[in-house]
Amino acid sequence: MQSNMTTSTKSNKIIELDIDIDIDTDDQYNNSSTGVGVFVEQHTTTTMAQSKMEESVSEKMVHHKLHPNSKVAVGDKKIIKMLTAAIEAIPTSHQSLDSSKVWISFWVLNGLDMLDSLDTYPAISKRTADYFSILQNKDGGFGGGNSNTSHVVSTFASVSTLFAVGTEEAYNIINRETMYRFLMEMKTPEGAFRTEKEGEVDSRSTYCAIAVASFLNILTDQLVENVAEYLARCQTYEGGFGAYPGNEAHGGYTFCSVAALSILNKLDMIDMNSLHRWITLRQTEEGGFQGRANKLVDTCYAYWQGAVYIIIQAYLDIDQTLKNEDVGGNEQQSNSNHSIEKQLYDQKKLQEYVLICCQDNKHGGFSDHPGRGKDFYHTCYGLSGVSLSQHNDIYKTVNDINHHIQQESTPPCTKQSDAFQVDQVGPILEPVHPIYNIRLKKLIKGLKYFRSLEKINI
Ligand SMILES: CC(C)=CCC/C(C)=C/CC/C(C)=C/COP(=O)(O)OP(=O)(O)O
Ligand SMILES: [Zn+2]
Repeated sequence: MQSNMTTSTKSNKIIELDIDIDIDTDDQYNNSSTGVGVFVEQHTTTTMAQSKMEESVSEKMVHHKLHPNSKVAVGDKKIIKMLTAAIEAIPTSHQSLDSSKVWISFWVLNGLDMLDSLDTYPAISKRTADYFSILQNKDGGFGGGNSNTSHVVSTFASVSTLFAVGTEEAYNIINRETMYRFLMEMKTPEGAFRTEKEGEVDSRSTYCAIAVASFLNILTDQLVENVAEYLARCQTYEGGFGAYPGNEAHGGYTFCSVAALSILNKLDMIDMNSLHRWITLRQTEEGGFQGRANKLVDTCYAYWQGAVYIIIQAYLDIDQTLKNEDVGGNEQQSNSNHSIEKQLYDQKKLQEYVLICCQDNKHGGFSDHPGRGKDFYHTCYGLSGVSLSQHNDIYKTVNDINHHIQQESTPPCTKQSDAFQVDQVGPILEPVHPIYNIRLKKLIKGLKYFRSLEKINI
């Protein structure tokens, strides 16, 4: 059948097609009732949002090029001021998050730690220990806020915060025996964990349970039984992982499965090639990462997706030392120090998206998209993602962590200074561990402390 479609509406682009094919003319396959031909490129809510995003990103980039001296480095004191202010008073914009106080604590304190500005804050260890000791319930888990019942995800945020503070005073408020019983009680026969009694079951609560047990050295055979099998079943045909088996692949949940499988040393159970392919497609033209196919780029995925790249790099042990190869195949030290072909993603572009497009230059902090209000969640994960992108050797810590715990040494991380020449000023952030999102120095100290304690009675 000869078909020549030139349908046009106000918001539709015209695409002319001259095609010679046999098509099924059954009415149910015929779009004529909408007045829109199947070959007409339609503007949908999704494509319009994407176009708007592209416009705002290019405006930010153009503005940055025209004003190269405008500050965009995270070294600016404003971000530290914005985070420290939250220790004393949570802004009204975050007041609805009453049952996520443990999360706000983590985002703020971990953010400050990445900026090397936590330990000097007056009485931070005692204040954190006092507050979190109120939140640990008799059943062993932590609630998200005052008088809240125990929740596995809040428990992960609490233990992470105590690790970020990194003192024995903070560690010692945790009751490991009741914690172990709480986690075992949340475990399901299929190898996952529920968020709370009668709560939902997914890879997020499963990662949180495994990470907490790994932090506290209570990762027993019983606790991990069938867990890797459950997490591996969350991998979809796309290559990423969903919240539970059969669910759509998404960056947050891909992080959860991949990070937990890495802790369990079971990454060989998944299809690594298809994961690698899926994650590679998640860096968008804007430089940041999207959470899933056809969705908008968002600052928080700088960590959720960024960490997955680093874990893959560690698994494949891809050496990212910045070297160039000359035509004869000999390795030479690079002058430019930015060798994209040695990176699994473009680490410079990722930093540009976060630092240039999503930073509040007036008051500090990051938003999810350009021009939107900043918040503590995106500030923390923006910093974590930028930190992962600034340290070339960070992937090695995934493989070498036990060695560093024995030595109590912080692994040396080569700085990728070129990738940070977004503003040519400002410090490189403290390196964080991709699996736990805790500054390396603090993670090693905490893991060593909990490994030095006696085994719990189970
Ligand atoms: C350890 C821990 C707590 C992990 C949680 C990881 C996780 C599930 C993160 C995703 C959070 C997020 C941005 C959801 C938005 O989904 P959306 O559908 O609104 O966003 P989209 O449009 O970007 O897909
Ligand atoms: Zn986000």
